[in-house]
Amino acid sequence: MTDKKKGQAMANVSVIGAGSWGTALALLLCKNGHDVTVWSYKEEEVRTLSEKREHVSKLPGVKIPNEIFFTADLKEAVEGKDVVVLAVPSIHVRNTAKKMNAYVKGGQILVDVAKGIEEDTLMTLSQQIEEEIPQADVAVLSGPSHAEEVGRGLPTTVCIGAHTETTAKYLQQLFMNEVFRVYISPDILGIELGGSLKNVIALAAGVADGMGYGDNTKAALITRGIAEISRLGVKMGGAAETFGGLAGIGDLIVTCASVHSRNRKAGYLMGQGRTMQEAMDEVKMVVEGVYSAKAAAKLGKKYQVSLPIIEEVNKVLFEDKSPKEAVNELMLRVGKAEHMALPWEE
Ligand SMILES: NC(=O)c1ccc[n+]([C@@H]2O[C@H](COP(=O)([O-])OP(=O)(O)OC[C@H]3O[C@@H](n4cnc5c(N)ncnc54)[C@H](O)[C@@H]3O)[C@@H](O)[C@H]2O)c1
Ligand SMILES: O=P(O)(O)OC[C@H](O)CO
Repeated sequence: MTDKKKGQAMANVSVIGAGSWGTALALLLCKNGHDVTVWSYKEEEVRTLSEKREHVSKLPGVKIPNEIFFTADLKEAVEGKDVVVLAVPSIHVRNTAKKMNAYVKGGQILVDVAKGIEEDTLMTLSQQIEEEIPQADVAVLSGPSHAEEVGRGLPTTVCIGAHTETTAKYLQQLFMNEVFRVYISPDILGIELGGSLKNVIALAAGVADGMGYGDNTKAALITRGIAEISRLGVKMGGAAETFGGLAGIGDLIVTCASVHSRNRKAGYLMGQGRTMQEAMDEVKMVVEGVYSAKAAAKLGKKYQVSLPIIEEVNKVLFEDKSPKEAVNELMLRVGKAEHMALPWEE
């Protein structure tokens, strides 16, 4: 922390990853008066962003202020920063963290904003970062927040999870402003599970849209989707309240409904007949649900939790099952009670 402006603590912050989310958060942090560096693994991305001062393909029309500094040097981006935000796609988080380790001092705050679960280990992203950089103080930021809207300064709310209240409150004031409201929570695991699992359900919502199904279908997928996410999340140790909050139902709603959602769009294209690979190529940005789907199904088996929508998404993605057949399968399962805990009054 170096200076004070409008009563807010100023910080040296880096964002690791120059995709749409990393760029939108860099803009937000710069607007809050912080000193912001953005790292990309690609020299070419650094050069283009530094010169054009606009992310033409991902956040068109949003000007990047000259104060934001771009670099491909990880040491320069990490060493001595008050806070480092990790915004690379989930499959690159472990490797990027491994490379960062040498430059992270004990207690340095790292905030993961990516959403995913590692397929082989079934670890969340903060767990992977903690394994690679045990000396760091790792937090997470998640919730209904599309980069396209945050980049334009549209009102948005998110939740930050941290190990201590001190870190949570510090990060809350770092990110928060009049269009970006931040809630805090100790439930890091619940926040990460909500953020990762909703992407798998959003693929199903997109498929339904692509097949021409209606609002009833969407509402069913959102409602039964959060039932699956909460059942698994609570069994794994997440708090039920988290799944009813911004990082749970909030993020599920926006991802299933928004025109900006990469997961919904990929699902839509599959519902229109494209293969998974064709859909991912057409979206051009990371479709995290595809990477988390197998892990989600494996977690269901490990924790003996029934996840029918997630299982059908896996069959459509990886076993060539037709979306129509998957919907039939879901609709024609044996009839069930909605609340298993409620007894009948005979
Ligand atoms: N875009 C959003 O609205 C949004 C919002 C919330 C969370 N997220 C999450 O943030 C993460 C990033 O999403 P995004 O939309 O910015 O993705 P994106 O596809 O826009 O970003 C890709 C960026 O990641 C970096 N990258 C690519 N390959 C890499 C590698 N091998 N090593 C290191 N860095 C590499 C590059 O800077 C690239 O520009 C995802 O987990 C996503 O779920 C995205
Ligand atoms: O565009 P999506 O589907 O990757 O979703 C982005 C964010 O997770 C929305 O909060």
